[in-house]
Amino acid sequence: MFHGPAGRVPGMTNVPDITLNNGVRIPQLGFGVYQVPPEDTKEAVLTALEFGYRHIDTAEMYGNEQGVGEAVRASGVPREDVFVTSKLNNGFHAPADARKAFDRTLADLGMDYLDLFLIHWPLPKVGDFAETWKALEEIAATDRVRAIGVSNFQAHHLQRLLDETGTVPAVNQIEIHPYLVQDELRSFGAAHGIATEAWSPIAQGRVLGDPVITAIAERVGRTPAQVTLRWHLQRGDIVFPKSVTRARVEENFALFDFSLTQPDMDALTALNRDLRTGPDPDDFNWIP
Ligand SMILES: NC(=O)C1=CN([C@@H]2O[C@H](COP(=O)(O)OP(=O)(O)OC[C@H]3O[C@@H](n4cnc5c(N)ncnc54)[C@H](OP(=O)(O)O)[C@@H]3O)[C@@H](O)[C@H]2O)C=CC1
Ligand SMILES: O=C(O)C(=O)[C@@H](O)[C@H](O)C(=O)CO
Repeated sequence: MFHGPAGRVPGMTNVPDITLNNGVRIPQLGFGVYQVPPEDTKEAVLTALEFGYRHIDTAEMYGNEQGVGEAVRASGVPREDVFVTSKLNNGFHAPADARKAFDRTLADLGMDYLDLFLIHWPLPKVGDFAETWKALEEIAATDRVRAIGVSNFQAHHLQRLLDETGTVPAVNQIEIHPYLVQDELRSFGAAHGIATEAWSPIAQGRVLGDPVITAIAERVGRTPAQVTLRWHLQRGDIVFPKSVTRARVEENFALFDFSLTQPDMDALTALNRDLRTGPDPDDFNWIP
């Protein structure tokens, strides 16, 4: 049974929910596990659950779904209180493969349903992501997933799904941080009821030494990571910073007792330099 740190009541969090386009609610702040080694994942996710995170972002590609499932079970937090996202790996875009991959993800997590399942990358030169999406629509018609969405889709990829399929993705998970603010793609999503999730929200640490961010952090008495994560939240995006460092896991969750002024929000947004730290979705066709 899970015992939280002194003074913390397990299950009580102050994270707001975002309501997705099918009515499902997702905690706006979660915990990401990309690059968390499989053998460390149970411990990392247990730490996050202990501090109050109730949303975990994993993927078949990360090789650590098993550890996520083990942590949720060991935490004592009821399964229905944790929002779990996973993603279809790049080698399984053919519809029959996608259905099997989804079954494998549930088996590896040791769960009988997933909260959110995403196409991880559009892979424009591999198969046809609209056909893959139809396979996810079939899965969504069962009670084994609460919402489906996509990741790394550009507006023209989303437009194809809108034109050719019957389900509007609940989310689009894309790289966003102060050096890559993606306002056009975010607006496209908002106009069509697609919530935006921001991956690498602190650009894996690259933005934390920026003098604009450090100056604001110093003035408001917070860390650069907290200021950056707060910027995402005030923009309305969903975030899930990753850390295997206990103090940072706690720090990244302490975002709800301060706010940024509009000039500070604008100053972070003005740092945009359209800098991708990850692959360009239009050119990325990698199969692990
Ligand atoms: N859909 C997609 O294609 C992608 C999705 N993602 C998702 O987004 C999540 C977050 O993105 P990710 O790429 O992991 O990068 P993040 O922007 O969350 O940064 C993680 C890095 O920053 C460090 N860090 C975390 N918190 C702090 C802090 N408070 N102060 C200083 N350093 C800190 C971590 O170090 P340490 O762990 O050593 O503490 C780690 O090196 C992923 O885990 C994954 O779930 C990510 C990439 C692509
Ligand atoms: O972390 C993810 O979710 C990713 O998709 C990335 O790792 C991406 O595939 C990549 O950076 C590969 O080099």
